[in-house]
Amino acid sequence: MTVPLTLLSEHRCFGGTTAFYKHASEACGGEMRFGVYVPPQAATRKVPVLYYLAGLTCTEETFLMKGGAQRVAAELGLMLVAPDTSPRGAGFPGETDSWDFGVGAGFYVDATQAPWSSRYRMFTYVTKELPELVGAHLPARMDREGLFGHSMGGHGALVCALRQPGRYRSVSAFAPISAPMQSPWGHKAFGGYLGPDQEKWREWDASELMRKQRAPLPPLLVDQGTKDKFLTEQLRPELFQDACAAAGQSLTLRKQEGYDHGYYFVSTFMEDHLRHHAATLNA
Ligand SMILES: N[C@@H](CCC(=O)N[C@@H](CSC=O)C(=O)NCC(=O)O)C(=O)O
Repeated sequence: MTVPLTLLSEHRCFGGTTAFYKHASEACGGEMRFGVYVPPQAATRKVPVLYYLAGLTCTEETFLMKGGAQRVAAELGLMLVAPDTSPRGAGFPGETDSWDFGVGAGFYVDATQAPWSSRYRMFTYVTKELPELVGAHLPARMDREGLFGHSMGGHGALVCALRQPGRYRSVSAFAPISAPMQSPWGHKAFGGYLGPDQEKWREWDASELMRKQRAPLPPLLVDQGTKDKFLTEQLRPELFQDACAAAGQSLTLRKQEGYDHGYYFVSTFMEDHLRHHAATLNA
């Protein structure tokens, strides 16, 4: 049975529509929300779909309000799908105590530790349940999926692609957390969601997965600001760059001089990323 979507708001935008929906989620055991941009081309044909995974503290609205993506997505005929960053309202102890764990910080993993394992299953949500809903309700070409994201979501995009070789035709990231096993954010999230056994963490760490990958991903584009306050302690792109070199993975890592971590940086390079995705999604 197809799960119904409830339309929360709808806005005309660059000849297409930006809209927000909520729905019952089996993966996350409650209500989830997502945003979508449907470009004008979708009035007459199905269009490729590009998922964007946002970072810590973000919601389904952040990217569509601050990313500056819709004008170019309208030109390129790309549907943009932006899920929320975690379940909300589960009521677990500590769920809202900090901004880098729990609500707004699902890390796109399937938690294995109680109580998180009953609701915090963001990997299954963004790779299975949400695409099924998109395919059922929206004019999306489900044989042409791309994936990108920012920070926690940049890492989520890399991990989702690495865990499903061949699934996504295009992948990119803005300032991703590149090796969470080597970062305080990663230790906090993985310890809480996956438990103390660090061997289990390797299955959710982009640099660890890259070192073990058997089939290359599509050429990767990563942008990183040089004035990003999280760069040296949390993001560590050089570790992912080393892993790509060891695996023979094509990676374009661009150091953007003077840019910080926020959406002024993300929106500046959004057009480059959309064109990177369109080159394969529209081929
Ligand atoms: N509250 C924090 C800052 C949180 C933050 O910078 N979040 C980033 C993602 S960080 C990694 O995933 C973000 O995208 N924020 C949304 C925005 O609109 O900028 C602090 O106090 O430092």
